[in-house]
Amino acid sequence: MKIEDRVLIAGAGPVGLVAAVSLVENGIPVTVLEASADLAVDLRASTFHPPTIDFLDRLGLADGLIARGIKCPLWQFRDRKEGEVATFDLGILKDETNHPYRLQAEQWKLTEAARARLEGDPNADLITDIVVEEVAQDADSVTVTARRKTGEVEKFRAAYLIGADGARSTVRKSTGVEFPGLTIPEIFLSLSTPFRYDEAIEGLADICYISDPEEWLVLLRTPTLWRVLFPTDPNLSDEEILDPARIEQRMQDLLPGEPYEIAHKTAYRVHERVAEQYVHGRIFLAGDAAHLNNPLGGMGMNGGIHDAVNLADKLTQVWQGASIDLMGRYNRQRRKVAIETVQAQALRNRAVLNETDPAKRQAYHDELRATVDDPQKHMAYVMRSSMIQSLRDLEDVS
Ligand SMILES: O=C(O)CCc1cccc(O)c1
Repeated sequence: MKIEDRVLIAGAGPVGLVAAVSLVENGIPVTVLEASADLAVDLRASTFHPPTIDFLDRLGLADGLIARGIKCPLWQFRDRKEGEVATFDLGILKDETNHPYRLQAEQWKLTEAARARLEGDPNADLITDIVVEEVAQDADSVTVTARRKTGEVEKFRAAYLIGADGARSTVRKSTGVEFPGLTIPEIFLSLSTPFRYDEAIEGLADICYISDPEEWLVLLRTPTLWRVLFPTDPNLSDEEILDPARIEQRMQDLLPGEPYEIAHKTAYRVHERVAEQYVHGRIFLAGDAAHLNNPLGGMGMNGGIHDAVNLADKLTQVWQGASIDLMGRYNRQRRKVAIETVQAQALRNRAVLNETDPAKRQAYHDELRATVDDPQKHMAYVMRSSMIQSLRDLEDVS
Protein backbone atom coordinates (compact mmCIF):
# COMPACT_ATOMS: atom_id res chain seq x y z
CA MET A 1 0.00 0.00 0.00
CA LYS A 2 1.35 3.39 -1.04
CA ILE A 3 2.46 5.80 1.73
CA GLU A 4 0.35 8.95 1.44
CA ASP A 5 2.38 12.08 1.83
CA ARG A 6 0.29 13.43 4.69
CA VAL A 7 -0.30 13.44 8.45
CA LEU A 8 -3.14 11.40 9.92
CA ILE A 9 -4.94 12.87 12.93
CA ALA A 10 -7.26 10.78 15.10
CA GLY A 11 -9.91 12.99 16.71
CA ALA A 12 -11.70 16.14 15.57
CA GLY A 13 -11.95 17.91 18.91
CA PRO A 14 -10.25 21.26 19.54
CA VAL A 15 -6.81 19.62 19.81
CA GLY A 16 -6.98 17.53 16.63
CA LEU A 17 -8.50 20.37 14.61
CA VAL A 18 -6.03 23.01 15.83
CA ALA A 19 -3.20 20.61 14.93
CA ALA A 20 -4.82 20.12 11.50
CA VAL A 21 -5.21 23.86 10.83
CA SER A 22 -1.63 24.52 12.02
CA LEU A 23 -0.27 21.89 9.63
CA VAL A 24 -2.28 22.93 6.57
CA GLU A 25 -1.27 26.55 7.25
CA ASN A 26 2.28 25.25 6.69
CA GLY A 27 1.28 23.44 3.49
CA ILE A 28 1.23 19.96 5.05
CA PRO A 29 -1.69 17.72 3.95
CA VAL A 30 -3.78 16.15 6.72
CA THR A 31 -6.53 13.56 7.07
CA VAL A 32 -8.59 13.84 10.25
CA LEU A 33 -10.54 10.75 11.35
CA GLU A 34 -13.44 11.36 13.74
CA ALA A 35 -15.50 8.59 15.33
CA SER A 36 -18.66 10.67 15.81
CA ALA A 37 -21.12 11.49 13.05
CA ASP A 38 -20.55 15.19 13.59
CA LEU A 39 -18.46 17.51 15.75
CA ALA A 40 -19.53 17.56 19.40
CA VAL A 41 -21.81 20.49 20.32
CA ASP A 42 -22.39 19.69 23.98
CA LEU A 43 -21.15 21.96 26.74
CA ARG A 44 -17.56 20.87 27.40
CA ALA A 45 -14.66 23.23 28.06
CA SER A 46 -15.72 26.87 27.89
CA THR A 47 -12.67 28.92 28.88
CA PHE A 48 -9.90 30.13 26.59
CA HIS A 49 -6.84 31.52 28.38
CA PRO A 50 -4.90 34.51 26.93
CA PRO A 51 -2.03 32.60 25.25
CA THR A 52 -4.50 30.16 23.69
CA ILE A 53 -6.34 33.08 22.10
CA ASP A 54 -2.96 34.45 20.91
CA PHE A 55 -2.24 31.08 19.22
CA LEU A 56 -5.72 30.91 17.68
CA ASP A 57 -5.29 34.46 16.42
CA ARG A 58 -2.18 33.42 14.46
CA LEU A 59 -4.31 30.72 12.81
CA GLY A 60 -7.10 33.17 11.97
CA LEU A 61 -9.46 31.45 14.42
CA ALA A 62 -9.68 34.05 17.21
CA ASP A 63 -11.82 36.88 15.83
CA GLY A 64 -14.94 34.79 15.23
CA LEU A 65 -14.58 33.11 18.62
CA ILE A 66 -14.13 36.43 20.43
CA ALA A 67 -17.21 37.81 18.67
CA ARG A 68 -19.22 34.84 19.96
CA GLY A 69 -17.81 34.81 23.49
CA ILE A 70 -17.58 36.93 26.64
CA LYS A 71 -14.32 38.70 27.51
CA CYS A 72 -13.65 38.21 31.22
CA PRO A 73 -10.67 40.17 32.54
CA LEU A 74 -11.64 39.45 36.17
CA TRP A 75 -11.94 36.23 38.09
CA GLN A 76 -12.65 35.78 41.74
CA PHE A 77 -11.88 33.62 44.69
CA ARG A 78 -14.82 33.69 47.12
CA ASP A 79 -15.91 32.15 50.38
CA ARG A 80 -19.42 30.71 50.27
CA LYS A 81 -20.44 32.47 53.49
CA GLU A 82 -18.24 35.56 53.54
CA GLY A 83 -18.28 36.50 49.82
CA GLU A 84 -15.36 37.95 47.91
CA VAL A 85 -11.87 36.99 49.09
CA ALA A 86 -9.72 38.19 46.18
CA THR A 87 -10.33 39.37 42.62
CA PHE A 88 -7.60 38.75 40.05
CA ASP A 89 -7.26 41.11 37.10
CA LEU A 90 -5.93 39.74 33.81
CA GLY A 91 -5.92 43.29 32.46
CA ILE A 92 -2.47 43.69 34.05
CA LEU A 93 -1.19 41.22 31.40
CA LYS A 94 -1.71 43.79 28.62
CA ASP A 95 2.03 43.96 27.82
CA GLU A 96 2.39 40.15 27.86
CA THR A 97 -0.45 39.10 25.57
CA ASN A 98 -2.71 40.58 22.90
CA HIS A 99 -5.70 39.14 24.77
CA PRO A 100 -5.52 40.05 28.47
CA TYR A 101 -8.69 38.24 29.52
CA ARG A 102 -10.24 34.79 29.74
CA LEU A 103 -12.65 34.28 26.88
CA GLN A 104 -15.77 32.39 27.88
CA ALA A 105 -17.00 30.57 24.77
CA GLU A 106 -18.16 27.02 24.19
CA GLN A 107 -15.46 24.81 22.64
CA TRP A 108 -17.75 23.82 19.75
CA LYS A 109 -17.52 27.40 18.48
CA LEU A 110 -13.80 26.78 17.97
CA THR A 111 -14.22 23.36 16.36
CA GLU A 112 -16.89 24.76 14.05
CA ALA A 113 -14.55 27.56 12.91
CA ALA A 114 -11.63 25.16 12.49
CA ARG A 115 -13.75 22.80 10.40
CA ALA A 116 -14.84 25.70 8.16
CA ARG A 117 -11.14 26.59 7.69
CA LEU A 118 -10.29 22.98 6.73
CA GLU A 119 -13.24 22.62 4.38
CA GLY A 120 -11.83 25.37 2.22
CA ASP A 121 -8.39 23.78 1.96
CA PRO A 122 -7.51 21.19 -0.72
CA ASN A 123 -4.84 19.80 1.62
CA ALA A 124 -7.35 18.86 4.31
CA ASP A 125 -9.64 15.87 4.53
CA LEU A 126 -12.04 15.43 7.48
CA ILE A 127 -13.79 12.06 7.64
CA THR A 128 -16.50 11.55 10.26
CA ASP A 129 -18.30 8.38 11.41
CA ILE A 130 -15.09 6.37 11.24
CA VAL A 131 -13.58 4.56 14.22
CA VAL A 132 -9.85 3.96 14.51
CA GLU A 133 -9.44 0.31 15.44
CA GLU A 134 -5.77 -0.51 14.99
CA VAL A 135 -2.50 1.31 14.55
CA ALA A 136 0.79 -0.12 13.26
CA GLN A 137 4.03 1.52 12.19
CA ASP A 138 7.27 0.66 10.43
CA ALA A 139 10.41 2.67 9.72
CA ASP A 140 8.73 4.85 7.08
CA SER A 141 5.03 5.03 7.85
CA VAL A 142 2.06 4.56 10.13
CA THR A 143 -0.95 2.46 9.12
CA VAL A 144 -4.35 3.06 10.69
CA THR A 145 -7.12 0.50 10.29
CA ALA A 146 -10.51 2.17 10.71
CA ARG A 147 -14.12 1.08 10.40
CA ARG A 148 -16.82 3.16 8.75
CA LYS A 149 -20.32 3.21 10.22
CA THR A 150 -21.39 1.06 7.28
CA GLY A 151 -19.03 -1.65 8.56
CA GLU A 152 -16.54 -1.13 5.75
CA VAL A 153 -12.91 -1.41 6.92
CA GLU A 154 -10.38 0.98 5.43
CA LYS A 155 -6.63 1.33 5.80
CA PHE A 156 -4.79 4.67 5.80
CA ARG A 157 -1.02 4.66 5.42
CA ALA A 158 0.77 7.95 5.93
CA ALA A 159 3.99 9.45 7.21
CA TYR A 160 2.86 10.35 10.75
CA LEU A 161 -0.09 9.99 13.12
CA ILE A 162 -1.29 12.39 15.81
CA GLY A 163 -3.43 10.80 18.53
CA ALA A 164 -5.85 13.51 19.65
CA ASP A 165 -8.56 10.96 20.30
CA GLY A 166 -9.31 11.78 23.91
CA ALA A 167 -9.00 10.16 27.31
CA ARG A 168 -9.70 6.62 26.08
CA SER A 169 -7.37 7.11 23.12
CA THR A 170 -7.07 4.03 20.89
CA VAL A 171 -3.88 5.54 19.50
CA ARG A 172 -2.30 5.75 22.98
CA LYS A 173 -3.40 2.20 23.81
CA SER A 174 -1.96 0.93 20.51
CA THR A 175 1.47 2.22 21.49
CA GLY A 176 1.43 0.40 24.84
CA VAL A 177 2.47 3.65 26.56
CA GLU A 178 1.60 3.68 30.28
CA PHE A 179 -0.89 6.29 31.52
CA PRO A 180 -0.10 6.45 35.24
CA GLY A 181 -1.81 8.66 37.79
CA LEU A 182 -4.89 8.56 39.97
CA THR A 183 -8.62 8.99 39.98
CA ILE A 184 -9.77 11.58 42.49
CA PRO A 185 -12.37 10.38 44.97
CA GLU A 186 -15.26 12.83 44.51
CA ILE A 187 -17.55 12.85 41.47
CA PHE A 188 -17.91 16.25 39.76
CA LEU A 189 -21.45 17.39 39.05
CA SER A 190 -21.67 19.99 36.29
CA LEU A 191 -24.95 21.86 35.87
CA SER A 192 -25.97 24.71 33.63
CA THR A 193 -28.84 27.11 34.04
CA PRO A 194 -30.19 30.25 32.37
CA PHE A 195 -30.43 31.80 35.87
CA ARG A 196 -28.39 35.05 35.96
CA TYR A 197 -26.11 34.73 38.99
CA ASP A 198 -24.42 37.99 37.95
CA GLU A 199 -27.72 39.84 38.34
CA ALA A 200 -28.55 38.13 41.64
CA ILE A 201 -25.23 38.43 43.52
CA GLU A 202 -23.69 41.86 43.75
CA GLY A 203 -20.05 42.14 42.80
CA LEU A 204 -19.87 38.61 41.38
CA ALA A 205 -17.24 38.13 38.66
CA ASP A 206 -18.02 35.98 35.61
CA ILE A 207 -15.62 33.30 36.86
CA CYS A 208 -15.72 32.39 40.55
CA TYR A 209 -14.05 29.70 42.63
CA ILE A 210 -16.01 29.47 45.87
CA SER A 211 -14.57 27.69 48.89
CA ASP A 212 -16.55 26.17 51.70
CA PRO A 213 -15.64 23.54 54.30
CA GLU A 214 -18.77 21.55 53.46
CA GLU A 215 -19.29 22.09 49.73
CA TRP A 216 -17.06 24.17 47.46
CA LEU A 217 -18.26 25.12 43.99
CA VAL A 218 -17.38 26.96 40.79
CA LEU A 219 -19.65 29.48 39.06
CA LEU A 220 -18.78 30.14 35.46
CA ARG A 221 -20.58 32.30 32.92
CA THR A 222 -20.90 31.24 29.28
CA PRO A 223 -22.56 33.30 26.53
CA THR A 224 -25.92 31.63 27.11
CA LEU A 225 -25.88 29.90 30.50
CA TRP A 226 -24.24 29.92 33.90
CA ARG A 227 -22.38 26.73 34.78
CA VAL A 228 -22.23 25.41 38.33
CA LEU A 229 -19.73 22.76 39.37
CA PHE A 230 -20.16 20.85 42.66
CA PRO A 231 -18.12 18.00 44.14
CA THR A 232 -20.32 15.04 44.95
CA ASP A 233 -20.22 12.02 47.25
CA PRO A 234 -18.83 9.07 45.22
CA ASN A 235 -20.96 6.66 47.26
CA LEU A 236 -24.06 7.94 45.49
CA SER A 237 -25.16 6.32 42.23
CA ASP A 238 -25.30 8.44 39.06
CA GLU A 239 -29.07 8.26 39.30
CA GLU A 240 -28.99 9.72 42.81
CA ILE A 241 -26.47 12.43 41.90
CA LEU A 242 -28.55 13.49 38.89
CA ASP A 243 -31.90 13.22 40.68
CA PRO A 244 -33.80 16.48 39.88
CA ALA A 245 -35.07 16.95 43.47
CA ARG A 246 -31.58 16.53 44.93
CA ILE A 247 -30.15 18.98 42.36
CA GLU A 248 -32.90 21.51 43.11
CA GLN A 249 -32.09 21.26 46.82
CA ARG A 250 -28.39 21.93 46.18
CA MET A 251 -29.24 24.92 44.01
CA GLN A 252 -31.63 26.28 46.65
CA ASP A 253 -29.01 25.78 49.38
CA LEU A 254 -26.66 27.86 47.27
CA LEU A 255 -29.11 30.66 46.53
CA PRO A 256 -32.76 30.29 47.67
CA GLY A 257 -35.46 31.48 45.32
CA GLU A 258 -37.66 30.32 42.44
CA PRO A 259 -37.17 26.73 41.20
CA TYR A 260 -34.13 26.52 38.91
CA GLU A 261 -34.29 25.56 35.27
CA ILE A 262 -31.48 23.10 34.62
CA ALA A 263 -30.49 23.10 30.95
CA HIS A 264 -27.79 20.40 31.17
CA LYS A 265 -26.42 18.13 33.87
CA THR A 266 -23.53 15.68 33.86
CA ALA A 267 -21.69 13.81 36.56
CA TYR A 268 -18.14 12.74 35.80
CA ARG A 269 -15.13 11.09 37.39
CA VAL A 270 -11.91 13.06 37.28
CA HIS A 271 -8.48 11.60 36.59
CA GLU A 272 -5.01 13.04 37.04
CA ARG A 273 -2.79 11.17 34.55
CA VAL A 274 0.13 11.88 32.24
CA ALA A 275 1.31 9.44 29.55
CA GLU A 276 4.87 8.15 30.04
CA GLN A 277 5.75 9.20 26.49
CA TYR A 278 4.03 11.54 24.06
CA VAL A 279 6.21 10.36 21.17
CA HIS A 280 6.33 6.78 19.96
CA GLY A 281 8.25 6.60 16.68
CA ARG A 282 6.01 8.31 14.12
CA ILE A 283 3.05 8.53 16.49
CA PHE A 284 2.50 11.60 18.69
CA LEU A 285 -0.03 12.07 21.50
CA ALA A 286 -1.72 15.37 22.35
CA GLY A 287 -4.50 16.70 24.56
CA ASP A 288 -6.56 14.31 26.68
CA ALA A 289 -4.93 11.34 24.95
CA ALA A 290 -1.68 12.47 26.61
CA HIS A 291 -2.79 14.03 29.90
CA LEU A 292 -5.85 14.40 32.10
CA ASN A 293 -6.40 16.68 35.07
CA ASN A 294 -9.21 18.06 37.16
CA PRO A 295 -11.05 20.96 35.48
CA LEU A 296 -10.34 23.58 38.18
CA GLY A 297 -8.58 26.44 36.44
CA GLY A 298 -9.82 25.48 32.98
CA MET A 299 -6.45 24.17 31.81
CA GLY A 300 -7.33 20.88 30.08
CA MET A 301 -8.43 22.06 26.63
CA ASN A 302 -6.00 24.99 26.76
CA GLY A 303 -3.05 22.71 27.51
CA GLY A 304 -4.20 20.43 24.69
CA ILE A 305 -4.28 23.32 22.22
CA HIS A 306 -0.79 24.35 23.37
CA ASP A 307 0.32 20.74 22.70
CA ALA A 308 -1.20 20.91 19.20
CA VAL A 309 0.59 24.14 18.32
CA ASN A 310 3.95 22.96 19.70
CA LEU A 311 3.62 19.57 17.96
CA ALA A 312 2.61 21.07 14.60
CA ASP A 313 5.51 23.53 14.74
CA LYS A 314 8.07 20.76 15.29
CA LEU A 315 6.46 18.33 12.86
CA THR A 316 6.59 21.06 10.21
CA GLN A 317 10.34 21.33 10.75
CA VAL A 318 10.67 17.53 10.47
CA TRP A 319 8.55 17.59 7.31
CA GLN A 320 10.93 20.19 5.91
CA GLY A 321 14.00 18.04 6.63
CA ALA A 322 14.86 18.30 10.34
CA SER A 323 15.62 15.07 12.21
CA ILE A 324 12.63 13.29 13.76
CA ASP A 325 14.61 13.47 17.00
CA LEU A 326 13.19 17.00 17.27
CA MET A 327 9.91 15.43 18.35
CA GLY A 328 11.67 14.37 21.54
CA ARG A 329 11.69 18.04 22.50
CA TYR A 330 7.92 18.14 22.03
CA ASN A 331 7.71 15.24 24.48
CA ARG A 332 10.04 16.84 27.02
CA GLN A 333 8.47 20.29 26.86
CA ARG A 334 4.83 19.35 26.94
CA ARG A 335 5.17 16.55 29.52
CA LYS A 336 6.96 19.00 31.80
CA VAL A 337 4.09 21.49 31.49
CA ALA A 338 1.50 18.76 32.09
CA ILE A 339 3.21 17.55 35.26
CA GLU A 340 4.76 20.66 36.75
CA THR A 341 2.20 23.28 35.79
CA VAL A 342 -1.20 21.94 34.77
CA GLN A 343 -1.39 18.99 37.14
CA ALA A 344 0.33 20.78 40.03
CA GLN A 345 -1.88 23.86 39.67
CA ALA A 346 -5.13 21.91 39.24
CA LEU A 347 -4.29 19.86 42.37
CA ARG A 348 -3.48 23.05 44.28
CA ASN A 349 -6.78 24.63 43.17
CA ARG A 350 -8.64 21.58 44.43
CA ALA A 351 -6.70 21.58 47.72
CA VAL A 352 -7.54 25.25 48.38
CA LEU A 353 -11.24 24.74 47.62
CA ASN A 354 -11.40 21.46 49.56
CA GLU A 355 -9.66 22.66 52.73
CA THR A 356 -11.79 22.11 55.83
CA ASP A 357 -9.34 23.11 58.59
CA PRO A 358 -10.39 26.67 59.66
CA ALA A 359 -6.82 27.86 60.33
CA LYS A 360 -5.56 26.60 56.96
CA ARG A 361 -8.56 28.09 55.16
CA GLN A 362 -7.85 31.43 56.80
CA ALA A 363 -4.18 31.19 55.82
CA TYR A 364 -5.09 30.42 52.16
CA HIS A 365 -7.50 33.36 52.06
CA ASP A 366 -4.96 35.72 53.66
CA GLU A 367 -2.37 34.63 51.13
CA LEU A 368 -4.75 35.27 48.20
CA ARG A 369 -5.61 38.74 49.56
CA ALA A 370 -1.93 39.55 50.04
CA THR A 371 -1.24 38.37 46.48
CA VAL A 372 -3.73 40.72 44.81
CA ASP A 373 -2.60 43.60 47.06
CA ASP A 374 1.01 43.28 45.93
CA PRO A 375 1.48 44.24 42.23
CA GLN A 376 4.47 41.93 41.71
CA LYS A 377 2.82 38.93 43.35
CA HIS A 378 -0.42 39.63 41.50
CA MET A 379 1.45 39.70 38.19
CA ALA A 380 3.36 36.48 38.96
CA TYR A 381 0.11 34.76 39.95
CA VAL A 382 -1.83 35.69 36.81
CA MET A 383 1.18 34.90 34.60
CA ARG A 384 1.03 31.37 36.05
CA SER A 385 -2.73 30.85 36.19
CA SER A 386 -3.22 32.22 32.66
CA MET A 387 -0.66 29.63 31.42
CA ILE A 388 1.65 32.29 29.95
CA GLN A 389 4.48 31.47 32.34
CA SER A 390 4.51 27.76 31.48
CA LEU A 391 4.96 28.63 27.79
CA ARG A 392 7.82 31.02 28.56
CA ASP A 393 9.53 28.42 30.76
CA LEU A 394 9.52 25.94 27.87
CA GLU A 395 12.29 27.82 26.13
CA ASP A 396 14.67 26.45 28.81
CA VAL A 397 13.75 22.83 28.02
CA SER A 398 16.22 21.42 25.49
O1 LIG B 1 -12.14 26.44 36.15
C1 LIG B 1 -12.77 26.37 35.08
O2 LIG B 1 -12.60 27.22 34.18
C2 LIG B 1 -13.71 25.24 34.78
C3 LIG B 1 -14.39 24.63 35.98
C4 LIG B 1 -15.74 24.09 35.62
C5 LIG B 1 -16.85 24.88 35.82
C6 LIG B 1 -18.11 24.40 35.49
C7 LIG B 1 -18.26 23.12 34.98
C8 LIG B 1 -17.16 22.33 34.80
O3 LIG B 1 -17.32 21.05 34.31
C9 LIG B 1 -15.88 22.80 35.11
